[in-house]
Amino acid sequence: MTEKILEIDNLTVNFDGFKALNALTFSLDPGELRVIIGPNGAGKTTFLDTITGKVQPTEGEVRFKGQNLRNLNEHQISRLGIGRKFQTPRVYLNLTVWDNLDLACNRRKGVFQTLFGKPDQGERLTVSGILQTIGLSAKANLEAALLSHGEKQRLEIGMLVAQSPDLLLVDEPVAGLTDEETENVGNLLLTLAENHSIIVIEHDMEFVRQIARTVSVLHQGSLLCEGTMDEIQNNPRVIEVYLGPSEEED
Ligand SMILES: Nc1ncnc2c1ncn2[C@@H]1O[C@H](COP(=O)(O)OP(=O)(O)OP(=O)(O)O)[C@@H](O)[C@H]1O
Repeated sequence: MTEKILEIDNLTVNFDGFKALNALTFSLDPGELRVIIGPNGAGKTTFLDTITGKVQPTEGEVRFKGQNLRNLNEHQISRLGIGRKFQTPRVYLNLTVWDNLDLACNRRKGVFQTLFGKPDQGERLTVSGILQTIGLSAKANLEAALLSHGEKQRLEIGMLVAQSPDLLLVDEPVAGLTDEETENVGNLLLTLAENHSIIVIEHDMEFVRQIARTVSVLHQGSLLCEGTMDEIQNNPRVIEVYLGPSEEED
């Protein structure tokens, strides 16, 4: 039996009497790409916040590679190998694409050394490799401020990958993107899924269809069901709580 990379048991988060997560159970295999959907307020962001240590569970536990994350802070959890991409890109706008990635590759080196120090061959290869993966090699020397929104999203995903996490948590990566940019980000996530475990939260159902193998549906802080996109879309409970009642055709 494969050891799960992430195991969540009976997770409850209580905000002043309101259960944002309610006895949630969830697990992820190493190398799996999982998409989580659910209506507004279902608890998706709180779910990620609990994994990264931003929110402490009221009950239950989160285990990453077998280790219980209770009482670890965000920094300690990130160092264990969990990286998070927030909805809005958080890149350094005044730095070039290359320097953003270089900085991410060398977090401990500091900004001054990254910008003015001499990069060694190994670092160059890493940055070049990531540039290629995220499709921004031609824009390496451009200031990040000049990138499109979709390119900034890809750059930030690259910056996350530069820190070599085992598990990537990606929150609504295609909100506000054009169709073409959405497809680019989808292809990037599929490429990264070849050697990372990834959880993506997303509302855009076309995008979910593009990337999803298994989809988990959250509702009122609990797991409503899991399955392929087709199974989810035909599940009467999902239709009722999330997709809305289907219109009868004549
Ligand atoms: N710090 C907090 N204090 C009180 N209630 C909170 C807090 N954070 C979230 N909530 C509530 O918990 C519920 C779940 O919120 P959460 O943001 O996790 O949902 P979501 O599924 O990510 O929603 P959306 O799709 O709208 O982003 C919501 O009703 C929200 O108002």
